[in-house]
Amino acid sequence: MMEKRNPLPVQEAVAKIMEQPMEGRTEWTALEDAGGCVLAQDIQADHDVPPFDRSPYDGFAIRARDTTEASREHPVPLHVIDDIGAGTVFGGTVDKGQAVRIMTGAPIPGGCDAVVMLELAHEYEEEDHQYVEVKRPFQKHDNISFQGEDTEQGTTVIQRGTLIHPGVTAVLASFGYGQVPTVQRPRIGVIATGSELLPITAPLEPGKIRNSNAYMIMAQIEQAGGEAVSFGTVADDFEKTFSTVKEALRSVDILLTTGGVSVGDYDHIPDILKELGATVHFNKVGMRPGSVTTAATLGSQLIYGLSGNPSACYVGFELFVRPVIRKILGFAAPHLKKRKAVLGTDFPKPNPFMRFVRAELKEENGGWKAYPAGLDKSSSVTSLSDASALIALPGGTRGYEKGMEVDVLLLHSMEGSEWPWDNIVRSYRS
Ligand SMILES: Nc1nc2c(c(=O)[nH]1)N[C@H]1C(S)=C(S)[C@@H](COP(=O)(O)OP(=O)(O)OC[C@H]3O[C@@H](n4cnc5c(N)ncnc54)[C@H](O)[C@@H]3O)O[C@H]1N2
Ligand code: MOO
Ligand SMILES: [Mg+2]
Repeated sequence: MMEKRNPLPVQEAVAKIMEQPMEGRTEWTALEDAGGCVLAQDIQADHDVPPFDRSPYDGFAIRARDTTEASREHPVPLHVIDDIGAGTVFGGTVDKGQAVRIMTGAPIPGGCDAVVMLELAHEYEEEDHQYVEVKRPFQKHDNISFQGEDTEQGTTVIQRGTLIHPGVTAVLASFGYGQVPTVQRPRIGVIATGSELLPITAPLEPGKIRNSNAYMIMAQIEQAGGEAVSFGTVADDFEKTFSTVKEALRSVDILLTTGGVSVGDYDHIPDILKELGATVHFNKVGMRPGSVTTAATLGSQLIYGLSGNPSACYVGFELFVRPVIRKILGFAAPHLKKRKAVLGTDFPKPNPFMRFVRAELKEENGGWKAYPAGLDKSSSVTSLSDASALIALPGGTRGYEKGMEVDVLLLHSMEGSEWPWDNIVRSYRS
C-alpha cells in the first residue's frame, strides 16, 4: 500500500526548513579575491578618515586672520615659505604674513586654518622670495578637509552580512584589511538520479534525455552564493544511489538530489532517507510545480530531494534551498525579492495549491507586468530561460484574469525579502 503524503502549505514548509540550526564558518580571504563574498564580522574604524586635516585643493595654506583686510584694491601679500604635495608634511609653523604652497591631499601646516585655491591667488617673485596676493578675506576653516569628517574612529563602517562589492573593497582597503573575514560558502553536493540521463554532450538515444537539472542546480547554487560540488549521475538503483549519497554526505553541508523522489517504482530517495535515519520535515508541499519537494536533516546536514521535473526542481531550489544558503551567508533578507505586478494575460487554470508561474517581468507605462513564460508544466525546461520571476498565485477554485494585481518573486535579484510569505494577494474573492 502506497504511503499517503500530507501536503504542507508552502510558507509552513519554508518556515520549517529555515528553523533548522545553520551557521556559516568564517575564513580569511585575500582582499583581491574577496569580491562577491560576504563579510563575516562588523568592520569598525580604528582611525579617523581622513586621518589628518588636509587640503581639498591645489593652492596656498594660510592663516585666515591675515586676510581680514584683503580686498581687490588692497590685496594682502603673503610670503610663501615652502611648498608641499600630498605625502609630505610641513614640519614647522606658519607665522603671521606667511603661507605654504600646498597641493590637494597634503596635511594642513601647523598655524594655518584655511586654503586659497590657486585660481584665486596671484603669485609673484621679489628678491628671490615667492609671494602670493590674496584679494578677499578668508574665514577660519575655509577649504579644509577635516580629520574624521568622512568617518570617526570607533564607528561601525560595514556590517557583517554585507556583500563585498567594489565600494566595500575600498573601505576595507582604507582600514588595512589585506585579509578579510568572510563567510565560507556552504558546500552543496548535487546528485542527479535517473537511468534515462545522458551526459549533456552525448547524442540523444531512444528513451533517454540529457541531464539538464544537474547543471541548472549547480548554476542556481553559484547564483545564491554557495559552492556547488557535483557527485555525478546515478542510475535508478537503490544500492548505487545509497552509496553515492553516503559518499557525498562525508564532505558537504547540504546535499541535493534531483529525481526519484515521488511514488514511482524507481523513486528510491524516500527509502534512502529512511535507511539513513534522516528526519524528514516534509515530503509534499501544497504548491505547483515542486509538490514532491522533500527536505530532511541528518545531524547538522540538510538533505533535499528535489523533483526530477526541471521546472519543479528549479522552483523547489529557489523557494527552499536558496534562502538557506543566503541565511548561512548572513543575509538578513534571504528569500526571493517580492514585488507587486499586474498579470499581463489571463491565467484561467484553477488549482487547489499555490501555483508558481514562471514569468517574464516587463516594465510598461511605469508599472510591472508579468507574462507567463512558455509551457506551464512542471516538466517544461525551455520556459525557464525566459523566466525572470515567479508569479505566486494562491490556490483556489478560480483562475486569474489579465489586469489583476499579483505578487511576483524575482529570480535574479540579489536584493531579497526577509519573509515574502505574508499577504500574498489572492486577487479574487473565493
Ligand atoms: N502517481 C503519481 N505520479 C507522480 C506524482 C504523484 O504524486 N503521483 N507526482 C508527479 C509530480 S508532481 C512530479 S514533479 C514528478 C516527480 O518525479 P520524481 O521527482 O520522482 O522524478 P523522476 O521520476 O526521476 O523524473 C521525473 C521527470 O523528470 C525527468 N528528469 C529527471 N531527472 C532529470 C534531470 N537530471 N534532467 C532533466 N530531466 C530530468 C525525468 O526524465 C522524468 O521525465 O512525479 C510525478 N508523478
Ligand atoms: O512536484 Mo510536481 O511539480 O508538483 O509537478
Ligand atoms: Mg519519479
